[in-house]
Amino acid sequence: MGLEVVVEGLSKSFGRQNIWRDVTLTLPAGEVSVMLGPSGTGKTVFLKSLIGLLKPEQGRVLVGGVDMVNSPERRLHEVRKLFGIMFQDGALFGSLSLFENIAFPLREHTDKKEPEIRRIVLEKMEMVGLAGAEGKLPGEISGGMRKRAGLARALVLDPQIILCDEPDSGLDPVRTAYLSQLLIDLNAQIDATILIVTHNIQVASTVPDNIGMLFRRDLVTFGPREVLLTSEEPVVAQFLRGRRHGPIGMSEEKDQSLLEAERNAGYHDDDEGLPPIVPQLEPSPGLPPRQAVERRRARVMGMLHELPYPAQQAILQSIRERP
Ligand SMILES: Nc1ncnc2c1ncn2[C@@H]1O[C@H](COP(=O)(O)OP(=O)(O)OP(=O)(O)O)[C@@H](O)[C@H]1O
Repeated sequence: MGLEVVVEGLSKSFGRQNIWRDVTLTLPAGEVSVMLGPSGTGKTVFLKSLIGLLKPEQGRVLVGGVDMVNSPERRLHEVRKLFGIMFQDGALFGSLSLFENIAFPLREHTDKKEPEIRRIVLEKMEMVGLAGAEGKLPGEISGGMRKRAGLARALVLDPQIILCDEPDSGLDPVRTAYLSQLLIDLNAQIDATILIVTHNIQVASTVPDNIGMLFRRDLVTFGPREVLLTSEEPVVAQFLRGRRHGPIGMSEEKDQSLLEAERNAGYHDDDEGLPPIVPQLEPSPGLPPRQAVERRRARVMGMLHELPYPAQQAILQSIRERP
């Protein structure tokens, strides 16, 4: 099973610009989590901080007992091998074939021989639906294929933690749905810890076990999907239900006068009631059930009594419908 990632009191600034402060959360081992947030709230900065590519000025990120913020580079280099990272644009080398791009980490980080490299690369390409495209150059394939190639490359070192930066950006809804299914299937197969950064509500509501949200320099919330999808916290409810009315405006934050005007005009969150919990994607037929589901549900049941009554009802209903 994948490793947990423990984030404690993390704060990051660039010069005088504070990006976020005092972020504390644990990505549970072997579960899929999503970090949401409007544009520019520092989601990518957060991902990079987890692997020690950016240095927050306060706090710790613990992976297998190693602090990714304060350890020497030599140590970080070792721990980074446990991560697979899917960058926003695939980050492929334009002059190398897909095969060579995907083989790259194996040639860099291992001394595996050519037949072994070939076996691994073809296996991962098959896994992401790219069998037969080994000889193509990145410029000859679609954006969706480049993303999947980026994912295959993230998988070749058998990572315990997979980080995906906006896997859906630039994809149409159908390709986004395929990629979402791919991530769930992957989790069912290898039980890795996965963190996806996105602002896609569809991905956030159907893929992860846990959802976090960055807004106004704070982690507003982080918790199991059932709890977030029934949350009445205004920012969370606005984002996850795609509402126009609420604290998030076109330029990220609405000013207080606009919020006040909306309130006076009678837009209240509770007007719309609590929607049923959107079902989570299940692994494709033939794959094992995801072990993460049971672990997460046990956590949710443990906190059920702390939640508002309508949320409790919606959660129990969703569990009854999908035992
Ligand atoms: N290396 C850097 N130096 C200075 N500022 C940076 C650096 N990297 C990011 N920033 C700033 O940090 C802020 C957050 O950027 P980030 O890319 O993490 O946002 P995001 O939430 O991922 O946005 P989006 O959803 O639009 O991709 C931005 O204002 C950005 O300009």
